[in-house]
Amino acid sequence: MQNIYDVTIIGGGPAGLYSAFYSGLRGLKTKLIESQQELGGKVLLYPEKLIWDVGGHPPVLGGQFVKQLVEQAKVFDPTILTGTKVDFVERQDDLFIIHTADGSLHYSKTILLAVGGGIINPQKLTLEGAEKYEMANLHYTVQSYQRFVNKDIIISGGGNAAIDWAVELSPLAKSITVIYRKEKLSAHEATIQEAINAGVKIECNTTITKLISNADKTAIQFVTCENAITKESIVRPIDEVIVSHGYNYEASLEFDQAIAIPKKDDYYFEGKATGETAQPGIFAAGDILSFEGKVNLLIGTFQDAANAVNSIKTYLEPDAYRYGMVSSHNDLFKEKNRAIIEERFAPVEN
Ligand SMILES: Cc1cc2nc3c(=O)[nH]c(=O)nc-3n(C[C@H](O)[C@H](O)[C@H](O)COP(=O)(O)OP(=O)(O)OC[C@H]3O[C@@H](n4cnc5c(N)ncnc54)[C@H](O)[C@@H]3O)c2cc1C
Repeated sequence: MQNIYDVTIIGGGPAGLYSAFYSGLRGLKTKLIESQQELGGKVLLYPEKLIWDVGGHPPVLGGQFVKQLVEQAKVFDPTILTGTKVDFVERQDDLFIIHTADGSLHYSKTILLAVGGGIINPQKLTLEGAEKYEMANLHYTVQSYQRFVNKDIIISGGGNAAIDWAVELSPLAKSITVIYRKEKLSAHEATIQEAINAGVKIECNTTITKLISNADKTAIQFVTCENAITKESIVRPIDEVIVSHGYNYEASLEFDQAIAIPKKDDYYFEGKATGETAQPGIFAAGDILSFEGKVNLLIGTFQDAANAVNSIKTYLEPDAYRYGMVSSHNDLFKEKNRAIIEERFAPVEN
């Protein structure tokens, strides 16, 4: 007999992780499948960034936030598979069959798509030989602030991520120069002002045209930057180069012909704020779900997840209550509350 789940969540970013928690809360037999080895989705790209905009949560580092999300996702013991990419989904009567890249089949009554923008990879510098510096001082994400202390840094890029990094690193770095190929930065104006106030130098219409290595050819020592308007070329000594040119998304998940879900912008699925898509039994949450007024932020992923799981619950059990009971009277919480309270008020041994 196949092991059939009530819901299979595809994607283990914030939307998928919170969906796993919430569907446990709603008593659904849950499986989560994530293609990367690590859970956390895009937040893994900014482990040292302070996240300020999660309601009621003090500023928290991305890495710490992921740990908390994963811990919460596991509260009701869902089955979690990592390093497992979903390639294809087909429908057979009332059942979905999920094909993963390792050749396994998974069976589920419903699907919750939480695949974000797909499998995400940073857009790389196209300069010849650039890849050999990736193990040294060419970075596509900022994994550890420590590395940038007292360094001369060039950041290539003009979007929110580039300027956020400039602001975050400015108290630690010796100098930061942001170069951007267009006339005007595309980041949020308040963050640009913050960067300027912090002493970040900004040069628009400028691109990196050459990376020049140190004597033993292990790291970049100079970069050549060219201004497209003045045609001036400057060779700068640098310690670290951060490239923030956006991301490529691999939209690798496919459906059989019987499953049609309208898309927006070629990739994002059109659906409702309730998490429903045009395909009965397939729901969506987080960045992948598009509806009027949608903003792609962490807080939105949680609301989407709760809505989608509640829709799944009532899809499977039409008489079920519309939303989950989160008060401490819920039997699922009673025992866990007791354990937490006992630990908090345990007598301190001298
Ligand atoms: C640099 C940066 C900084 C940001 N800062 C903030 C901030 O300060 N505040 C804020 O609110 N938001 C911020 N965001 C946005 C926030 O990170 C996203 O809105 C959020 O991560 C979306 O979560 P998600 O779960 O929908 O998608 P994702 O985080 O993209 O997760 C999707 C997951 O699905 C997996 N997946 C995709 N396809 C498959 C497949 N076929 N099979 C199995 N798994 C698959 C992916 O590997 C990924 O782990 C930032 C984003 C970036 C890039």
